[in-house]
Amino acid sequence: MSHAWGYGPTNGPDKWGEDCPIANGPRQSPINIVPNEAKFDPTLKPLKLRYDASNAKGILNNGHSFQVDYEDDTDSSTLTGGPVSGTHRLKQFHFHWGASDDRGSEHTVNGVTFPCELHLVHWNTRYPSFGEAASKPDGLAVVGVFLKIGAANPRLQKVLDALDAIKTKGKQTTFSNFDSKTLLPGSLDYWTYDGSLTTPPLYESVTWIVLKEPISVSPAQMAKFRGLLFTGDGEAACCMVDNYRPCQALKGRQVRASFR
Ligand SMILES: NS(=O)(=O)c1ccc(NC(=S)OCCc2ccsc2)cc1
Ligand SMILES: [Zn+2]
Repeated sequence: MSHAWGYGPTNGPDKWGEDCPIANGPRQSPINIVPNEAKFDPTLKPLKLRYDASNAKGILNNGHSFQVDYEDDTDSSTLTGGPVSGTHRLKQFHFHWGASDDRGSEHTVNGVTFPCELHLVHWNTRYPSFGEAASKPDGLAVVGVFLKIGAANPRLQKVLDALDAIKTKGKQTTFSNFDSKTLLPGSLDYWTYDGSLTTPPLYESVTWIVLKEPISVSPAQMAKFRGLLFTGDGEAACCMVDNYRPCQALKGRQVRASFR
C-alpha cells in the first residue's frame, strides 16, 4: 500500500497484507466464535479487573477509531486472573462500529454481528512498555465487549459527550476521572483464544478475552459514534463507520470458555 492503512476500498483489510504479511498468519483476529465448539476449561480463573478512574488521561480521534488513554506507569489499573498469568496494565479502550446496526463488531458469535464492539487493551508488565509488549506472543490481553441495540446506556454517555470535541482525525482532549469498569456487563463469563491486533501492525500478541454478555447501546447513541470522521480538518469529510476487520480463519485454534 502506498498510503496509510484504513477501511476504504483502496487501503482496507483486504490490502493490509501488502504491508503486513502477518495478515495471513496462523493466529489472526477477529474470529467467529462458535459457542458449541468452545471447550469449557475449569482451570480458567475468574477475570479480575481493577481500574482506577483517576488514571484516565485523554480521548483521541486517531483516524481509525477513538480511544480513551490511561496512565500506565503504575499498576493501578490492571487485569489479572482469567487466562493470563502475571499483571496486565490498561493502556486504552476504543470501539469498532458499523454504518448501520446490522454490522460493526469484529468478533461474531455463531455468525451473528453486533453494531459495536468495545476493546479494553492491556499489556503484560513482564515487558517494560506497551511498545515492547505489543510484539511478544504473550504481550497483550484485550477484553472485548459486544454492544447490542437496546435502551440507552448511561455508562457510555460521558464518552459519547466528549466526541463533539474530537470529530476529526488527530483531535484530542482531556478526559479524566472515568472508571472503565462501569462499561462492563454484569457477568464476566468469557471466551478466550490466542489472536492478534485487529489493525496493522496485526501483531500476533493478543490473548483475547471476549465477554459473553453484551452491554446495551441505543440507536441515538450509535448515531454519535457515526458522527466522527476518519478525515482531518480541511480534508474531504469521510464518516468514521465500518472500522472493523472481517473474521479471520481459525487455523486450528481452540477457543476456551470460562463457563459451562
Ligand atoms: N483492535 S485491537 O484491540 O486489536 C488493537 C489494540 C491496540 C492497537 N494498537 C496500538 S494501541 O498501537 C499503539 C502504537 C503501537 C506501538 C507498538 S505497536 C503499535 C491496535 C489494535
Ligand atoms: Zn480494537
